[in-house]
Amino acid sequence: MDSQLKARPVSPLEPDPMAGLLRPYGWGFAAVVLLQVIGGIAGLAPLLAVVELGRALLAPGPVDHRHVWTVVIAGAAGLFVRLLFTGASSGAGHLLDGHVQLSFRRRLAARLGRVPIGWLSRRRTGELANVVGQDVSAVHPLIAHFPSRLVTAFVVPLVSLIYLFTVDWRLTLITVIPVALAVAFVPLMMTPRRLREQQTLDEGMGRISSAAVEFVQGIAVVKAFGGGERAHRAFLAAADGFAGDLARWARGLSGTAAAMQLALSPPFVLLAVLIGGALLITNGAMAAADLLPFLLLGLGLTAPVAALGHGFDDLQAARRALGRIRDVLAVRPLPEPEHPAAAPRGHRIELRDVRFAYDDGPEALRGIDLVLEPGTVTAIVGPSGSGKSTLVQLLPRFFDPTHGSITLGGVDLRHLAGGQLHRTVSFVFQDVRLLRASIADNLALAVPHAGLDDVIRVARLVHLHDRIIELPRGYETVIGEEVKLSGGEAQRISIARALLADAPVLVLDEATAFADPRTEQALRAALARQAGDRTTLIIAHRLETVAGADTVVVLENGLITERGSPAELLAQDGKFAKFWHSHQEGDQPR
Ligand SMILES: Nc1ncnc2c1ncn2[C@@H]1O[C@H](COP(=O)(O)OP(=O)(O)OP(=O)(O)O)[C@@H](O)[C@H]1O
Repeated sequence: MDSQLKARPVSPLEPDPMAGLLRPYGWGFAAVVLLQVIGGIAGLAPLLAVVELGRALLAPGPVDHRHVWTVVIAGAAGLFVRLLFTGASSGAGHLLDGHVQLSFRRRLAARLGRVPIGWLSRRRTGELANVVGQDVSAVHPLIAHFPSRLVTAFVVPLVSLIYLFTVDWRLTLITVIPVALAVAFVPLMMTPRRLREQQTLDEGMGRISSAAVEFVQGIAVVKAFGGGERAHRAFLAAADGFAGDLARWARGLSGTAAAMQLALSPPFVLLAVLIGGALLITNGAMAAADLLPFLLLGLGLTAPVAALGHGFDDLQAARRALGRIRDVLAVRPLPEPEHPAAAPRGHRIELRDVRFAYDDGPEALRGIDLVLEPGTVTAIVGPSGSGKSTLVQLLPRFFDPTHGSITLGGVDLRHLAGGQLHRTVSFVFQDVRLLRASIADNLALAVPHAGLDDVIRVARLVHLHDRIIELPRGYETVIGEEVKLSGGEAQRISIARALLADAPVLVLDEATAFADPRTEQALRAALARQAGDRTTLIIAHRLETVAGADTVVVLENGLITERGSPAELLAQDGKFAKFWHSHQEGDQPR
């Protein structure tokens, strides 16, 4: 299983996926932050009003009523502005969030619609569903809540600090001592060693998830073969490893974290303010009433450092999610021709020096030259891993060759419009996917306008008609909801689908298609019907199929080592002859 989409920590050294993906929404985000900043600063007005009231009322001499009321009204107005702007910011943030999520999902859907089918079929459905669902949702805290956190954490303390400076710069310096202490601890939490521990922890969590998924997925097999303990082992090892990593991480951080918490705690801040204030007041360097703003606003100054911790988790989660979204968006789509070539002339297929490698792996096909003539059946035989499935999957363009070309009726597959290719090539491969739709719709997937007569005709060919009409809603029965089909039945549906498509090129894997005798019978009947003009490529596992083929190709280690009619190859007494004799002795398919 490809691990590209597995949960993986975003290394601090990687380019930040957040910047790239969110750049187009920068202005919107800036507007949300600006509204929040105005609201946050206005929100200080009530506090400052209380301070000002305290000073006005405590000052010696008569109370200036006008001044007092002005202060009260200013405080109330500030509160109103704060409500208005933070409300607007929150509303705009949520709108922007909805817009970003919708656009991410649209981009993902568009990209998933264009990635190679082979890339999709190698992935668990859940894996991609998580990217489109949960990972996109993970931007919500970032867009909808981060601005308010940012303002509470940085803008409000900054404005408070400026105000306090105007009141008494000496006590201001004393008030920021706890914050300075806490900030001094931050680098200790971000040393390369701590970051490595954090990364190990993330990786450990990834290992636990994978081990748990593997364990749950394989549970039936494990139970049947009594290997429960062995299967647990990977999960237990991952969990034990994680517990060790967690302890190391916690040990490394606990001292610093505790010291930081102490420095930021309200009693410590108040203590600093009170000691500093008492010294200044008793020395006659500051009026007693001036202590009030420090007591009220001083506690808020610690918010930025505390917020560093709080917002960090959400931020990290969003970064990881955006990293996975970026990975999907970065999958190279199969190029669609801008100006599709003219329709192919006939359906002769020609492979010229075709090479193919999965990702960065070794070449699975190492130079295949092969011509498939219309009206002929070509059978591929070869040991496991020789590249048979890879070869046949190139015809419906699950992937493009990494080198060389495949032409259909003289036109390179890459120059054909997708629809044209799929009308021409139909296939029956291992991974039978049925839709949660009616049986008729499933059968007519490639030919949506097919009449019921045609649907019934192919269902009869694969011996499914009787089974279908026994169902309460017959051909309208929804697969997966009203009826659960057996594996063999599902395969017969996929064969019937290919038959109904009646494409001039048929590519199939016999091992899968012949899962049960009825399916085998159905397929043989179908193959027999193709005596006409159809081009057929089949991964053959049975002597009967091989004997009936016009051409047999022996594939070994990504290369064609023998080719010819069955009789010619038998006469050569090479690999094919060995395959033939071993099957004759066993008389059983693999
Ligand atoms: N999705 C994949 N990702 C990476 N490598 C792959 C993938 N599928 C196949 N391979 C590799 O490509 C080579 C050819 O595999 P392929 O499945 O085409 O052989 P095969 O002849 O069809 O085997 P079998 O008869 O067992 O199905 C093998 O080395 C295999 O490990």
